[in-house]
Amino acid sequence: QVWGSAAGPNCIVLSPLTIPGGTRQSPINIQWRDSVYDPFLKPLKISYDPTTCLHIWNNGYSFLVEFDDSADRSIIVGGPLENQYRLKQFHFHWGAINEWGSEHTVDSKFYPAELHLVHWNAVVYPTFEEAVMEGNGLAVIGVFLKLGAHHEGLQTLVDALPAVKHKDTVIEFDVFDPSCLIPSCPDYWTYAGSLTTPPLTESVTWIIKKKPIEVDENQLEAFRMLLFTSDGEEEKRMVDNFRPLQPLMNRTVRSSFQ
Ligand SMILES: NS(=O)(=O)c1ccc(-n2ccn(-c3ccc(F)cc3F)c2=O)cc1
Ligand SMILES: [Zn+2]
Repeated sequence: QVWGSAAGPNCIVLSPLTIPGGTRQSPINIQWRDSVYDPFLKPLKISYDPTTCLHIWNNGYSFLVEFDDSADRSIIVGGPLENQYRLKQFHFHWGAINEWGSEHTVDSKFYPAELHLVHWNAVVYPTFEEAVMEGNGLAVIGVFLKLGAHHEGLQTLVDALPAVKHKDTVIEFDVFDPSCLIPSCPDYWTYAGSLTTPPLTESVTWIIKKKPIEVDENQLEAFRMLLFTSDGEEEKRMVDNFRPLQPLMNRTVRSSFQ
């Protein structure tokens, strides 16, 4: 466990990394029957420019695919959002085995991995750094990964992973359209939450897609070959990089579907 105490599939512990006084921490369990359909939720509109892709970076927690966010070229708008948000990076969380790995759960079920596409409110805030500190600063799309068919779009990313095996390695990755990783089904849940790693700031509007994408075993294994450690250090496989579930407290999860 990178953040907080280890949480296997059957024990839900409150991570000591819940920030003191935190009232909207992430991740959470999404209890399907407790989510409330909101007919005023709009469809989420996603328009990414594949040439804004910059590089892949192993930051010692996950591997990040980072984007040029100096203009409104890769953006999302609609859904629960009042402004449009710019794509900054996407990354994944996964387990050592297929029984767990996602950060959010649905009816207490873990998926083997979860994709996060991180966007920031460049309409209201001048920089990402400032948006990270504000309640409406960030919007993260969560997509569950389930074991199944080979995912063609993901494979281009998987093929590049050996080059970022060690912490603090970066490689150029200059054309990639992350919308190929987002299910076409428009259904999502949304709730007010936080970053799931430090600084854990309560600045995220979460948009969790109901439908998972399918990836095959080799693709999940490729994630598990990455290392938390730098070249020359004793090797520690990058697995179980998900935060334990956090209390829902006084929050409602809304659904865009009935
Ligand atoms: N897993 S997640 O909730 O999607 C998530 C968790 C943590 C982060 N994160 C951690 C540090 N930063 C960060 C990076 C650059 C910066 F200028 C300020 C930051 F907070 C960040 O965006 C970003 C996303
Ligand atoms: Zn994440």
